[in-house]
Amino acid sequence: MALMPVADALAAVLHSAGGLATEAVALEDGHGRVLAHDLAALRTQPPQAMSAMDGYAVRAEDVATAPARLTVIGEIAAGRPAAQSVGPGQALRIFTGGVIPEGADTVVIQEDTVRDGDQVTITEAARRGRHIRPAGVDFSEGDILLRAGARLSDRDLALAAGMNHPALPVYRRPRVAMLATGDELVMPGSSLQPGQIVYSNGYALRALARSEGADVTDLGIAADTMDATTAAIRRARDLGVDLLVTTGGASAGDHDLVKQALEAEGTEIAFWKIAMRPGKPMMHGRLGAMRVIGLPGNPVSSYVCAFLFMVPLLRALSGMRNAMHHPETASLGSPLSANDQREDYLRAYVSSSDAGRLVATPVDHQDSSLLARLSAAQALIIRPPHAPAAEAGANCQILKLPL
Ligand SMILES: Nc1nc2c(c(=O)[nH]1)N[C@H]1C(S)=C(S)[C@@H](COP(=O)(O)OP(=O)(O)OC[C@H]3O[C@@H](n4cnc5c(N)ncnc54)[C@H](O)[C@@H]3O)O[C@H]1N2
Ligand code: MOO
Repeated sequence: MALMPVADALAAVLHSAGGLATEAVALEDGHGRVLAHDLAALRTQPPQAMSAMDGYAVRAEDVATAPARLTVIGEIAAGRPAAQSVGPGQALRIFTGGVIPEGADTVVIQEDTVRDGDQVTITEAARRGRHIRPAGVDFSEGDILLRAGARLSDRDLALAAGMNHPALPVYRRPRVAMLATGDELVMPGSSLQPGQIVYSNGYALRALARSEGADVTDLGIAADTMDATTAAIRRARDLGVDLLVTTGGASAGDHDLVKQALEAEGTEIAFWKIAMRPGKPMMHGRLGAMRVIGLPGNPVSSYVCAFLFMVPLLRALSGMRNAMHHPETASLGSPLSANDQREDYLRAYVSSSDAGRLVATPVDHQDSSLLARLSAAQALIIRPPHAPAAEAGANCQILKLPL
C-alpha cells in the first residue's frame, strides 16, 4: 500500500479543526491563551498630553533662545493636573507623567535649568513639543490592537491592561489524554529487569502539549492486551477529551494492538502509515468527537510526529489563526546522501556562519531510538521524498525545535 505523503496527512489531521468553546479569563491568567475576539482599546493612551521628563512646562516661544528667565507659578505632579495655565514668561514645575497644562507646549528638562526661588533660568533653547507625549500617541479608544486567533504574549497582557480590559475572551484549552502502551515500560527511577525499557516518551509529549496550552491528563501505561488498551481508550472518552494521543503499539508486530483496539471501539481511521522518517506507523482517526493521534513508540518518532502533527492540531483547536510550522532556510553543515520515498526529518545542530547564516548539521546517527541526540538537536532538517544528494553549504529547509 502506498504511504500517505506528509502534507496529506497533516491536512487530514487539521481537517475541520478550529477553536473550541470560548470563555472569559482574568487578565492575570491570559498568558499563552488565544483571543477569541478582536480587542479594541477602551480608552486613549495617554488620555492627555503628558510630560516625558522631570523639568518645567513652558511656552516654546519663551525658550526659543537661551538663556531665558521665567517665573515658576506652581507645580504639577503625575496624577494631579494643574488648575493654572502657563502664560508668557511663565513656567510650571512638572514631573514625568504630569499632564501638560494649558498654555504650555514644551518641557525643558531640569538639567537644562537653574532655579532661584520662583525664577528659573533656561540654559538650553528647546523646540516646540520637546519631551511631550501627545494624547493618543500610544493608541486611541476604539483601536483594535489585539486580534482574534493570536496567542497572548506577556507584552500583550500589559497592552490589554493599558487598554483597560480586566478580563479577556479566549478559546478554552484543548483537553488531551496521553496513553503509553508496552509491557516492557517501567517508570524512571525503577531498577530494571532484563528487557525492560524506561518510559520516556510521555515526558516530552506532555511538556510539548502543555507548552501549546493544552490541559493534559496522563493515562499512564497500558499493558499490551486488548483489555488494557480498550479500558484506557474508554477512560479517555469518559474524560471527554478533545484529543487522545497514544504512543507505541502502532506498527505491525503481534503486540501492536492500538489500531485494533481503536477500531473495535468505533474509531474511524483516517490514515495509518505515512511516507515519513521517523514516524512511518503514525495513525490518525476520530472516535466520536474525540480525535486520536497514534504515535509510534520509538522515542524520536513519537516526538517528531507530535511536533509535526499534534502541535499544529493543538494550535488549531486553540483557535490560533496561524497553526502551521514555518520552515526556515539554512545551509547544510555536512553533505547528505540521496533520500528515498519517505520525507525525512533529520535531527540537526544549528549554528550560525561567519556571514550570519543559519547552518544546520545533522547529528551523526539518525536512528529513531536515540534520545541523547534528540535532546542535543535544535532543529529538524526537512528532506523531501527522493531529494538528490546535497553538498555541505547547499540550502536546506529546517524547523527549529522548541527550547
Ligand atoms: N515489520 C515492521 N516492523 C516495524 C515497522 C514496520 O513498518 N514493519 N516500523 C518500524 C518503525 S518505523 C517504528 S517507528 C516502530 C514503531 O513501532 P510501534 O509504534 O509499534 O512501537 P513499539 O514497538 O511499541 O515500540 C518501539 C520501541 O520504542 C520503545 N518505546 C515504546 N514506547 C515507549 C515509551 N513510552 N518510552 C520509551 N520507549 C518506548 C519500545 O520499547 C520499543 O523499543 O516499529 C518499527 N517496526
Ligand atoms: O518511523 Mo520509525 O520512526 O523510522 O523508527
